[in-house]
Amino acid sequence: MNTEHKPKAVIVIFGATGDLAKRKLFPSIYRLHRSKKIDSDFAVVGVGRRPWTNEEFRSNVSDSIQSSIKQSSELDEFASHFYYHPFDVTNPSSYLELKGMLSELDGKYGIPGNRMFYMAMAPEFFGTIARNLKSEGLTATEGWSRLVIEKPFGHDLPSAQELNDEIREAFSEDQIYRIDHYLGKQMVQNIEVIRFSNALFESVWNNRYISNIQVTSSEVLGVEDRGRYYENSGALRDMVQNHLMQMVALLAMEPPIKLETDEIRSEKVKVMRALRPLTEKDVPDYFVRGQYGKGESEDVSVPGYREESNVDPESNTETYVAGKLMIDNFRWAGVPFYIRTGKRMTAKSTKIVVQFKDLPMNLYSNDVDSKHPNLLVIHIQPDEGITLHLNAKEAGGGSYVKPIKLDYCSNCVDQFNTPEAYEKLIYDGLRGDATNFTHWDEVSLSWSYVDTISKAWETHKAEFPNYAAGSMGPKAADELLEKDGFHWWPITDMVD
Ligand SMILES: NC(=O)C1=CN([C@@H]2O[C@H](COP(=O)(O)OP(=O)(O)OC[C@H]3O[C@@H](n4cnc5c(N)ncnc54)[C@H](OP(=O)(O)O)[C@@H]3O)[C@@H](O)[C@H]2O)C=CC1
Ligand SMILES: O=C1O[C@H](COP(=O)(O)O)[C@@H](O)[C@H](O)[C@H]1O
Repeated sequence: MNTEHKPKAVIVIFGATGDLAKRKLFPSIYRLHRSKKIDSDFAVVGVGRRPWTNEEFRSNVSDSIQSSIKQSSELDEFASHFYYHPFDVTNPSSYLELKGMLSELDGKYGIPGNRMFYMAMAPEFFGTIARNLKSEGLTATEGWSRLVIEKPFGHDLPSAQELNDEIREAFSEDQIYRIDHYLGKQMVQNIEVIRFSNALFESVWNNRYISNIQVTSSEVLGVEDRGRYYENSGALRDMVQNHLMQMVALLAMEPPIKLETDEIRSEKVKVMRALRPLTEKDVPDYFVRGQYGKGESEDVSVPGYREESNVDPESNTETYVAGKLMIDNFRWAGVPFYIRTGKRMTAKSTKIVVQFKDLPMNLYSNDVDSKHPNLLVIHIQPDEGITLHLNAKEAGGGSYVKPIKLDYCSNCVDQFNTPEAYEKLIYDGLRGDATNFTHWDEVSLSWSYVDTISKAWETHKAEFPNYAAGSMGPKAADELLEKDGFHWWPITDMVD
């Protein structure tokens, strides 16, 4: 992989007056600037329809990062690299003006025509923008041009395919960086390192030693002000098709022959191809959906999903999904990968629990505490680290066994230097490292898997609401594991 050390580019943000730009993109660019990971000569051009001036745009940028800067001169210097260009992206004639502006900025900062076009807008605009960038010559420079695309990448396989065809008319696959922000998370990136740099784990990472793997991504927040988007998405499209399936792929893939983008992607694709296909009839045996009703969240009474704004009072949209994925290959035959995600659950937590099989014979079977299986827990967020659950002899006489934990907390050691997911991904995009972005093959396979589930759910109305806000989801999700002889490991206070 030939990546730049200290990239130098103009970043064009389409949707620069929006929420994502302010909450995630500006602070990430600031952190890259402060840590000198990008060249000090850089420029950011913001596009939106609002008739802002450069000064108004810069003041919005400053607001987004103010809390992390002590000196106003530093803030002013950083914000001075930001320029605003108001136009409606559906208007082709405005792209020529943008082109002129980018050339000027290349000259002013000595940038060799490198451009990152970041689509922080609704997906219906992605194809139009890509086409206009190409037809108006904004990508024809001496340097590189890359297109960063936010989720959702389509609504199902046909719409994702259509979108992909549109952007592929203007950009080649290796110029397209599809964001899945979970791939930018420190501990998601650590999955590969934990697996492939520890003989202890890789030698037992298969169906002979692992009984099941559980991936949980729970949220305390409800749908907030995103009802309009979420009604057409639901937890399956919003979280499972992308973040959860990506984590499963990283957990299940074979070691790549090299740590190179194409090699890693190709191993992830093989996992997705090995997923046991479901028919609509199979769906109830493998997947459970839920929708929150009113309840108590962190000691406050909160409304049910159907009472949220921009949500149909009869909504059939799921805010919770639990599922069992089977990977029918030599390594994983017979090992269920359980996943669950939901809004308005008990805690904000993303965790992976790898449960190892019991020993063939238990010498300590008279001991009530001795039945604890070995677990490897990968804490993705909010805590970052790993815990290994083992059994050891209790101090004192006798041979009593007690469960013990070996803990490594990554963000306790380096709390302030852990890069935020978007910071990491923007940096990778600027360096030309596409490893932590999703290839079209992964996107299409995950849509094809998920589409069967959504079709089954669209044709049968669910009995919603079926879990109270502030709980861990519907009872049926527990039964999904119980029928296989397992249970969900709690996401807080696992074993003391
Ligand atoms: N917000 C978040 O946390 C996350 C967002 N995303 C994705 O990021 C994208 C953006 O989300 P978000 O920032 O929340 O959305 P917002 O609604 O906050 O922002 C939309 C942006 O698009 C601009 N815009 C809309 N129509 C036009 C147009 N015709 N021409 C030019 N500009 C236009 C708006 O500018 P103006 O109003 O000035 O016209 C605004 O800057 C979406 O794809 C979303 O799914 C993904 C993950 C998380
Ligand atoms: O992509 C999304 O992710 C967030 C959860 O992200 P996290 O980093 O806070 O775990 C989720 O709230 C949102 O609905 C979804 O679109």
